[in-house]
Amino acid sequence: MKSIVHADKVLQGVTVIIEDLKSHPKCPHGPTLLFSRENQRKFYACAACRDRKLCSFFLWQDELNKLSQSKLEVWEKERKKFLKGINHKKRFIMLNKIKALLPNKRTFCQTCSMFTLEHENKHVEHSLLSNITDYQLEHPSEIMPALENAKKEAQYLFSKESVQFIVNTFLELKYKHVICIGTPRIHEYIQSNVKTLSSILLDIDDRFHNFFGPLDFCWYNSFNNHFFFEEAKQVFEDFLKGTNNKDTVLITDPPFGGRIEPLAQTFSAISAQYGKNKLPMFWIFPYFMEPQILNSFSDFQMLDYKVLYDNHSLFQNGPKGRKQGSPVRIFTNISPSLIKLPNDLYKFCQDCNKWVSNENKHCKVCQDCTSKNGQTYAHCNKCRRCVKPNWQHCFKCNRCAQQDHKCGNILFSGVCLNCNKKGHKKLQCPLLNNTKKRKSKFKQAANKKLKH
Ligand SMILES: C[S@@+](CC[C@H](N)C(=O)[O-])C[C@H]1O[C@@H](n2cnc3c(N)ncnc32)[C@H](O)[C@@H]1O
Ligand SMILES: [Zn+2]
Ligand SMILES: [Zn+2]
Ligand SMILES: [Zn+2]
Ligand SMILES: [Zn+2]
Ligand SMILES: [Zn+2]
Ligand SMILES: [Zn+2]
Repeated sequence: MKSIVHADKVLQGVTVIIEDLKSHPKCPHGPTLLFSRENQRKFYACAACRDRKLCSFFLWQDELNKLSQSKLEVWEKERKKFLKGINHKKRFIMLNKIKALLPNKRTFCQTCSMFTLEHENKHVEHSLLSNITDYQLEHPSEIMPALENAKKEAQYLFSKESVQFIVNTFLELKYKHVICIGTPRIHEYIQSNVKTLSSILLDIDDRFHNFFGPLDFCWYNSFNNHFFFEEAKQVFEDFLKGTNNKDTVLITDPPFGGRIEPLAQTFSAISAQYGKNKLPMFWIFPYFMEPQILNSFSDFQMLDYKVLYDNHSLFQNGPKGRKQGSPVRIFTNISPSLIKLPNDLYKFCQDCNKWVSNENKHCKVCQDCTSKNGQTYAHCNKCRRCVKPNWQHCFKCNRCAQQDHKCGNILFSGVCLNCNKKGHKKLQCPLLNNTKKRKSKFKQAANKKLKH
């Protein structure tokens, strides 16, 4: 069984510094990100690959100005090599040739990640996919093997049920344009089934060049808002212009091991590029990342809807998945009251004015449907909040905890959402001045008021 990567476990102690990336050196995946580890020199590393084996770029920040011309040239060559061999227009012409053939004459080489014509014999020893139906041509994510590397693409694909739920929600909300960032299944579904929606896919998986034309797919890195080709950048700009700053939604399902702050920087930049009107966003992520998401986007709220996947057993409901169902949720900046959830597994809570899971119980004290993880939480008067059902109040620790916990050992294990250091929460952060802390407390209170 695959494990769920808790991003803060992987990244503990390393902070990403959010700033303009223009001055940053570039690896083949675009501008690098600047990281700092406690008491150490800052360094630049790849924005897309969370493993040096996948992209070896590394540079101490204080060595940036000392770089030799030859080193710069080596990197430039690497970048060019990375883009070589991909010509989107040519791939599109090939796609159209393939479409014109009968399914039994269509072949896709998985080794080279491209379509082939019969007379090409350089692929004889390669892994070939043949007999490709029209449906499969329009749904490449169903025929290409998913790239499951948790340190890069982490390609986990929505179940049909979840795709339909999401797209139907967009239709009910009367959207007309959909920006799909790392959500190929949403894009495929819209392109082949929903004539009233236009969509564009931005994804780092270059295999999509074979299946979508230059106006429908941009090869893209969401962690640094980088378009691998200038033409694609222009295509996206035109797509945004074409929306007239109206009726558009952004949907993204980034790798769960990735950093939230640079993604948030990217989505804010796209939102600003979109125009004055707010850009509705749907960000798919596990429920336990809620604090981190809210730290970047304080106006986001988490929906109870459990997002289901085809190729991840933990992200499924029913016998194969966890008892509480998938831990993956939708975070959005539009009001949850507008989003109706399927009434077999969800119900409407009058007090909260939103749809919640059947097992979620409204707590009169907290004035909220308090479950996060899909279990029914119980209120603890001493902690003054609802807690997981299997927790008990421990008088030694002065808080609720699992029955078998070691007293005194339940330190706050996460990182501060302000400075990213371990051992304290944002509200206790020594780097946050008091006005800010007060403001953030005020915001929490205001948010609570707004909800009821
Ligand atoms: C968790 S999967 C989401 C797929 C989605 N559930 C679907 O079914 O459409 C992550 C997606 O983001 C893409 N991706 C991964 N890293 C990316 C990056 N740095 N920039 C843009 N896309 C990325 C992957 O190729 C993959 O399509
Ligand atoms: Zn890289
Ligand atoms: Zn081949
Ligand atoms: Zn409620
Ligand atoms: Zn409660
Ligand atoms: Zn308690
Ligand atoms: Zn205890």
